[in-house]
Amino acid sequence: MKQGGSDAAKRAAGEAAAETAEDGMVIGLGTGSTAAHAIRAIGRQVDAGLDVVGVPTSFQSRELARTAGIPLADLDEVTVDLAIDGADEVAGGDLVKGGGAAHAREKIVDASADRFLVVADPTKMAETLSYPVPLEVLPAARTTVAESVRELGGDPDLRRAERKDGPVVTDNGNLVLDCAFGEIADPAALAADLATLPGVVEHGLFVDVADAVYVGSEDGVTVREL
Ligand SMILES: O=C(CO)[C@H](O)[C@H](O)COP(=O)(O)O
Repeated sequence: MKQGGSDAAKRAAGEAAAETAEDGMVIGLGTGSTAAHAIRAIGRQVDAGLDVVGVPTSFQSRELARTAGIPLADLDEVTVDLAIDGADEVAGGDLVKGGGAAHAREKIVDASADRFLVVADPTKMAETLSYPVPLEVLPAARTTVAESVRELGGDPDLRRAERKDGPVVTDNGNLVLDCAFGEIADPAALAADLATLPGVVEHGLFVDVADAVYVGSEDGVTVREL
């Protein structure tokens, strides 16, 4: 995983994106260490009187948002004005997400938002996507999907849990195959192929979904509008 970015860089990106929150907004709350900085910053703004509702993208972001004091809603109750979420790799307007195995819910929330801000540190930025693409798969489809991924030229690897024997199980009760494809010359074409595989709940390619990328560093934040 590309987790080499400094916490200061992640914080700078997350906090700058959080500053775009406005009264009355419904805000999609991403998953991961960079999005967590945005959630904490929004929590501080809520403490100071900001009137927003958050839509979490994972168990983890729900817990953090609760602790931060952000009022919450489910996606089926609201429409999202602004989403702030991290990424494992960013190339142009395309992303690989799912390092936290939350990409299925993240994609629903991020894609539905009027404005989706990606928050990242410089280690996430690339010319061409090459980060292994996570596929959330129904447990019964693990082998058939892995076979299809090999036919597409990928190398699937069942994600294992670090502090438990056995695989990672997503918030939706599914498994994750991390699929290395080398350099992804045409993310839209690969995304279309992966979306057709029976048993794939969601893949981690986010093609042309983001509206801006906030890249933090120790010296500040660069905002790239897409
Ligand atoms: O997609 C994600 C979770 O599913 C995360 O946003 C992604 O893994 C980046 O995480 P971090 O900000 O901790 O580097």
